[in-house]
Amino acid sequence: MSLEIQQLTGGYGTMPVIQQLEFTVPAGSIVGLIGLNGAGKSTTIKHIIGLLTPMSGSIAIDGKTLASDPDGYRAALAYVPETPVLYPELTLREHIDLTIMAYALDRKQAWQRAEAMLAKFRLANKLEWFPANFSKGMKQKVMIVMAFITDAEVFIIDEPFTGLDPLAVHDLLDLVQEKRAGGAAVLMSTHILATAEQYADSFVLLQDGKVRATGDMAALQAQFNLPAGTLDDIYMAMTEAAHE
Ligand SMILES: Nc1ncnc2c1ncn2[C@@H]1O[C@H](COP(=O)(O)OP(=O)(O)OP(=O)(O)O)[C@@H](O)[C@H]1O
Repeated sequence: MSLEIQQLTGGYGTMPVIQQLEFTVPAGSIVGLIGLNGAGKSTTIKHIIGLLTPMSGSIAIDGKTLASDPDGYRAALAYVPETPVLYPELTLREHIDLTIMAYALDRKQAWQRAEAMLAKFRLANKLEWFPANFSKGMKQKVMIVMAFITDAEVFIIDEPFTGLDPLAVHDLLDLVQEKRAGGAAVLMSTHILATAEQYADSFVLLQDGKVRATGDMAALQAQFNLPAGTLDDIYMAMTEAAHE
C-alpha cells in the first residue's frame, strides 16, 4: 500500500503552516521527510495520523482516507512519535496487549514478534515495569515495539535518531528495512541528514511548510547541479537558493 498526499494545506488555526504538499510514499520504500526545525515535518505527520484535519487537499492510503474509511485507514497505519506517549498506569506487558487489541492482532504471533524485539532492545526482563521506571530512550523503544508488532502497511516515524543510542538506532533501522522488504511504505522525518541519506530510498525536502524538492539522491543531485553532493550539501543549496 502506498501513502499519497495531494495538495495538502493545513495547520493549527486559520493560518496554514504547510501549503500544497504533494508527495507519495510508495509500497516497499523508505522516504525521508527532511527539513530544519520549524519546516513543518511534525505538522505534516499530525495531518497524516489524523491529529489535525486538512484545510484542503487529501491524504490517502491506497485510496482510503480518514473520512471515507476511518477504521481501514487507522488499521493500515502505525506511528512512532518523537516524544513517547505511554499510559502511566499500564505495565510494558499491558501496553503490548493493548496494541494487540487495538489492531486486532493474532495474540501468539504478535507476542512472538514482541519478544524478539524486546530482547533486541534489552527490555525482555522489564515486562512488569511501569513507564515511570523507564528512561526516555527506553520509552521510545516501547513505542517502536508497539508499532512494529502490527501488520500496518504504512509506518510513520517522527525523528527517530535523536533520543536513541547508536545501537538502538541501528536496531530500529533493521526493523524498518525488514518492513520495507515486506512491502511496507515508511515515512521517516528527520533533520539528521547523513543518516537519512544512508537509509532512505528517496526524499521530500520541506522548507517553510512547502515541498521544495523530491526524489532519490541522483535526482536531487541533478536538480541542484551537485553531482557528488551529499544530502547536506543539497539541503544547504536549497536553503541558499530560497533566500536569494
Ligand atoms: N501547536 C501549534 N500551534 C501553532 N503553531 C504551531 C504549533 N506547532 C507548531 N507550530 C508552528 O508550525 C511550524 C512548523 O512546525 P513543525 O513542528 O511542524 O516543524 P518541524 O519541521 O517538525 O520542526 P522540528 O524539527 O523543530 O520538530 C512552526 O512555525 C511552528 O511554530
